[in-house]
Amino acid sequence: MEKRTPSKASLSQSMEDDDGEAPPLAVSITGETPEPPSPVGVTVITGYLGAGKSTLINYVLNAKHGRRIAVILNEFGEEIGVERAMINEGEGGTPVEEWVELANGCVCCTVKHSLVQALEQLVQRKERLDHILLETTGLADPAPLASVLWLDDQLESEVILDSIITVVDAKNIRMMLKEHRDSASFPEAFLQIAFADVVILNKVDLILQEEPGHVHLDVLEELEKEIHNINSLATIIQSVRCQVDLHNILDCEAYGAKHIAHLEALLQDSKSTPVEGRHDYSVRTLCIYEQHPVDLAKVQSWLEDLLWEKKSSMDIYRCKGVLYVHNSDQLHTLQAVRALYEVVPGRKWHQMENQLNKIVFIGRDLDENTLRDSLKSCTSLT
Ligand SMILES: Nc1nc2c(ncn2[C@@H]2O[C@H](COP(=O)(O)OP(=O)(O)OP(=O)(O)O)[C@@H](O)[C@H]2O)c(=O)[nH]1
Repeated sequence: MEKRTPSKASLSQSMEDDDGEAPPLAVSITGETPEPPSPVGVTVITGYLGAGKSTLINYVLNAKHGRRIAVILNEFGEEIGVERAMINEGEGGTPVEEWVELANGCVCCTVKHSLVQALEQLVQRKERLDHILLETTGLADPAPLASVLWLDDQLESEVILDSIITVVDAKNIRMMLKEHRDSASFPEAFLQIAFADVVILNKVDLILQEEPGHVHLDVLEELEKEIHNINSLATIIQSVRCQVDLHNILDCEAYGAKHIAHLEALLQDSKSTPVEGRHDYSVRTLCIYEQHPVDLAKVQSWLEDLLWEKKSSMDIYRCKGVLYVHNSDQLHTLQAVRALYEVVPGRKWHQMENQLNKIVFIGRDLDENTLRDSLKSCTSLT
C-alpha cells in the first residue's frame, strides 16, 4: 500500500509554517542502470541549542570510521575545522552548494538553498556514499523534513530517511523536566524528543560531576525513564562528547517497512506513560491494544480522521504499530509522522502467535478511551 498523505497543499503549508519557505515535496532521482543501487540512508540530527549537535558532526567528520559519510549543515561552525563552504552560481544562475572533501573520505556542505538540490548533487557524485547526515539547526519540528525524505518505494529515490536522532544535554534536560513536570507549557526540546528514533543523552559527565559516586547512575536511569515517558519508542544512548558507536546510530531503518523484527521489539518494550501525577496535555506515549481483527478500510478512514481531519483535540506526532487485519494471514505494520502515514503488509503470522493489534501513539492531549473505542469500531465488518 502506498504512503497516504493529505493533499499536497496542506503538506506544503505545514512546511511553510516552519521557515516561511516551502521545500519541494519529493526527491526522485532515477538511476540509469536497470538495477539501481540501494538508496543511501539519511539521518536527520535535531537537538536543543548547545546540546552537542556540532560535537557529533565534528566527531563523525574527524573519526577514522572507514565510512564515506556526507554531512549537510544549515550553519557552519568555525570549530568544524574546514573552510566555510562557498555558494556558487551554477549554470543558468542556479545556486549550487560546494562540497568540501575531508581526509577520512567524508564530504560536507552548508545548505543555503534547496535541500533537495543538495541531495541530488550528492547522489550524482561518482564516489558512492555510505550515509548522509543532515543537521537541522533550530528546527523545532522535524516532521516536515520527514515528509520530504520518507518516500514511497515506488519513487525509486536514491536517498531514504533512515532515522531522526535527537541530541539532548543531560544536565539541561534534567532541569527542564523538573520545571515542566507540573506546567502546561512544554519546551521545544520535548517535541524533538517526541519525534526521535534515537536520543543521544549527551554530557553525562556533567551529571557525574553534580552527583558523584553511585547517585549519578540513579539520576541517569531516572532521566532515561522520563525520556521514555515522552517517547517510549526511542532508543537512548548515553554519551560524553557524542562519542557514540556509529553502528548504533546509522542504518537504523526506522522508517523501513521491511524491518519488522525491530519494530516488533520496539512495540514489545513500549509502555504507556503512567498517568499519575501527569497532565493530559504533556507529550506522552500511549499504547492501545485490540484482540479482534480490524477492517483495513476502516482503519484508514479512522487514521485519516485522526491525522488529517483532526476531528479530536488530540495532537498526534508519531505512531507505530502492528495490525491484525481481517481476511489476511499477514501482519500489517503501521507508521505515521504527523499527517503522513503508511500501512504495509509484512510477514505471515506464525501459527501459535497471539494475533492482535497494538498501536503506540506519541503526542499531546492523547485520550486513551477515545483511541481504544475508535480502534474497536474498526473491527466490525458492517
Ligand atoms: N562537558 C561536556 N561538554 C560538552 C559535551 N558535548 C559537547 N559539549 C560542549 O557543549 C558546547 C555546545 O556543544 P555544540 O556541539 O556546539 O552544541 P550544538 O547543539 O551544536 O549547539 P548549537 O549549534 O548552538 O545549537 C560546546 O562547548 C561543547 O564543547 C559533553 O559531553 N560534555
